[in-house]
Amino acid sequence: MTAQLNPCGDVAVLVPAAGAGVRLGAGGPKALRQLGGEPMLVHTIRRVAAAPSVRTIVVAAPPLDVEAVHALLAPVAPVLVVPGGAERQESVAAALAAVPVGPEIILVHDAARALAPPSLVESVAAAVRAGSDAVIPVLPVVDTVKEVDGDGFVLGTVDRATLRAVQTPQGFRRSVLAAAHASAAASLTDDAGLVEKLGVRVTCVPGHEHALKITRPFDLAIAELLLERPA
Ligand SMILES: Nc1ccn([C@@H]2O[C@H](COP(=O)(O)OP(=O)(O)OP(=O)(O)O)[C@@H](O)[C@H]2O)c(=O)n1
Ligand SMILES: C[C@](O)(CO)[C@H](O)COP(=O)(O)O
Repeated sequence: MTAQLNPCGDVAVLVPAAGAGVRLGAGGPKALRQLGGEPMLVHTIRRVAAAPSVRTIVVAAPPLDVEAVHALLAPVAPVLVVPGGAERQESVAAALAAVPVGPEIILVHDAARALAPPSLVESVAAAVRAGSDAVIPVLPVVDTVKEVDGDGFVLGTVDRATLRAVQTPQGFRRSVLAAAHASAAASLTDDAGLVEKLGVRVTCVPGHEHALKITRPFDLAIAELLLERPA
């Protein structure tokens, strides 16, 4: 069965959503936790599906919740749902394996970045379409950053001018992401890291403050406030 949005779209979006949400505290898998009266994943998929370039969405769900996630998202958008793995990287690999023939641009987008706007999906996809093999949205680091030792003593001050905080969606030419996952040795925290290991150049585009990752209770509180603000 196909699960297509825009049949003219050239983008598939993989949504790893199988994380436990340990840092958010007790309450079940993070992607299914409530945000503004709806599960976080509903907000994520609604925004991804509103991006005109998106043809296919594949969600990697907590293995025990695959059927429930499919039922939850059916009224939101046509999606494929696969069981995720024990690590984020395994979840992305499982979703990648389920992408049908067609889309040549693949984005990977955390369910936990539930308020990333459709315009960010489009800008990352556009940069891949324009010729980049790999694209990440980034924000400048606004705090002074120190390197410290294991005892909590400062070793030095890092030059933050060359540092960036990395968000999702991250975008890739399909063959590049497939090669990166096929040759992945260790588990990394993002897909661009796997691509870097292949020696592929990764392009940065401006990120968006609403694409914050909901990791701790404070992040969830910020996201609730953002939802209450008029567009
Ligand atoms: N085995 C895993 C682990 C994480 N993720 C997903 O990867 C994204 C980024 O992960 P993070 O925010 O760190 O989520 P958790 O792993 O759930 O967080 P924690 O480490 O606090 O448990 C999330 O959308 C999460 O659902 C996943 O699909 N499969
Ligand atoms: C992919 C990611 O969102 C980029 O910032 C992040 O690396 C994944 O989250 P984690 O909490 O570092 O596992």
